[in-house]
Amino acid sequence: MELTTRTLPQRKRIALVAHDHRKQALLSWVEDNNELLSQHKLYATGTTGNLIQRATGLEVNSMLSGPMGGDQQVGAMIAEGKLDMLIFFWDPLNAVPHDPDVKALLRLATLWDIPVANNRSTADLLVSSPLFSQEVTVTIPDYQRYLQARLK
Ligand SMILES: O=C(CO)COP(=O)(O)O
Repeated sequence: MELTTRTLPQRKRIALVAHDHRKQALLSWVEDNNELLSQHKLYATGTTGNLIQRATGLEVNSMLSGPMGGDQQVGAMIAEGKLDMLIFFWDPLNAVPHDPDVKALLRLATLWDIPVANNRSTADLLVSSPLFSQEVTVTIPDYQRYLQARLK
């Protein structure tokens, strides 16, 4: 796979997602980091985003609810380079009906090399990094070369 780079902007487009048993943990984390997060642009799956907006007053662009396609919408935005970070508190103790969508979202976040936090300690490390509010260069698949090679 040929690679290229992409620059994540200073003001990051951050997706916030939590499964039901992890929503309180994510809400607490967002409340504790309200000031920092308000300097970035927030996206979320449907229920998570509405709960965050209601509890914190932060502006959140909410997709569909996860089981209704929200994970897929977030994944598509990552593939298109329209999101720069994913905070996804997924539930390690309970199955969800849309497990394939969850796997697909995590897969795309890995493929497109955006920073991902799946728990509070990693989320804390991400927001305390100086890079959180700076441009960051990441390494991504070179899609044009990928396509050209397949069309030969
Ligand atoms: O199911 C989710 C992530 O997989 C989250 O969806 P909601 O934010 O709508 O609960």
